[in-house]
Amino acid sequence: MAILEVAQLEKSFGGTKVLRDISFSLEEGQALSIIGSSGSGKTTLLRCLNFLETPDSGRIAVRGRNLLDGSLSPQERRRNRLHFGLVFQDFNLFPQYTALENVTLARRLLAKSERTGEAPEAIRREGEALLEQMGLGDRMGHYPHQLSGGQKQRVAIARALAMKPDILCFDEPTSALDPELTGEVLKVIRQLARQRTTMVIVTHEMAFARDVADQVIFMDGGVIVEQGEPRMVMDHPKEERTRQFLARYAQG
Ligand SMILES: Nc1ncnc2c1ncn2[C@@H]1O[C@H](COP(=O)(O)OP(=O)(O)OP(=O)(O)O)[C@@H](O)[C@H]1O
Repeated sequence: MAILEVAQLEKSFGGTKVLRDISFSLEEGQALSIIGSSGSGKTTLLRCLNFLETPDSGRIAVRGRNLLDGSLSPQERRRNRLHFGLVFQDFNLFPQYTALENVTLARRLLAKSERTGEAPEAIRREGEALLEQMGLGDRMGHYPHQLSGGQKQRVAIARALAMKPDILCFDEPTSALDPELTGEVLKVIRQLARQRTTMVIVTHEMAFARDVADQVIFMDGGVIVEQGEPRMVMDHPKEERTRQFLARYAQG
C-alpha cells in the first residue's frame, strides 16, 4: 500500500483555482520531486499536505486513512498534522532559541500536551543526535543569527525530523541560500534519501531532482502536466509545456 495517496485535490483562493484534480501516490522510502514554473501551485500543494491550507475537496490518505474525512474529531485532525514535516524556504527558526532548543521544542510541547511520557532528557539526546547527523555537533548552543544560511537550514531539517514525520516535505530548501551553501543542504537531503526517508521535495535544482527522486511531477497552471520516473520526464518529456519549461532551465 502507498504511504501517501493524493486524489482529485482541489484548492481555490477567492474565485481562482490554484490546484485542479491533483492525484499522485508515493511508496514508503521514496522521494518525489515537484518541479514547475513560478505560480504553478507547488507551494500550495505542500501547504495543503501540511494542513497550512485546507483543500476544497479531494483526498489525502496516509497508509490508507483519509485525513480529510469530514467525520474526524478535532483531536484526530490535530494529530493528522504529525504525519507530515515541512522544511520552509526561509528556515523559519525561532530566533530566541538555540539550535538544540529549536530542534526539541515541538517534541517537548507534544510530550506535555499528549502526555506521551517522554522524558525531556531523552528528547534532548535525540535532538543532539539529529544535529550531529546534520554535521552541526559543534553548533548546538548557537542561536540562528550566529549560523550561516546552510547551517540554519540544516537545523530546520533536524527540527522537522525530530517530530518523526511519515513524510518529510521541502519547499525549495535551497532557494534562499547563496550558491556556495546550497551543496551542504542538498548533501543532507541526498543522505536522507539513501536512508529511505519518504520525502516530497519542491525544487528548482533540476540535476538534484533528477538524481535524488524516484518520481517527478511537473506542474503548470495548477495541474499535473506530467509525472513519472525522473529520467523519463526530464530527458524525454511527452508534453510541450514540460519541454518548454526544461528548455528554459537549460538556458539558465
Ligand atoms: N494565500 C493566497 N491567496 C491568494 N492567492 C494565492 C495564495 N497563495 C498562493 N496564491 C496564488 O496561487 C498560485 C500558486 O501559488 P504557489 O505559491 O502555490 O505557486 P508555486 O508554484 O509554489 O510558485 P513559486 O515557484 O513562485 O513559489 C499563484 O497564482 C499565487 O498567486
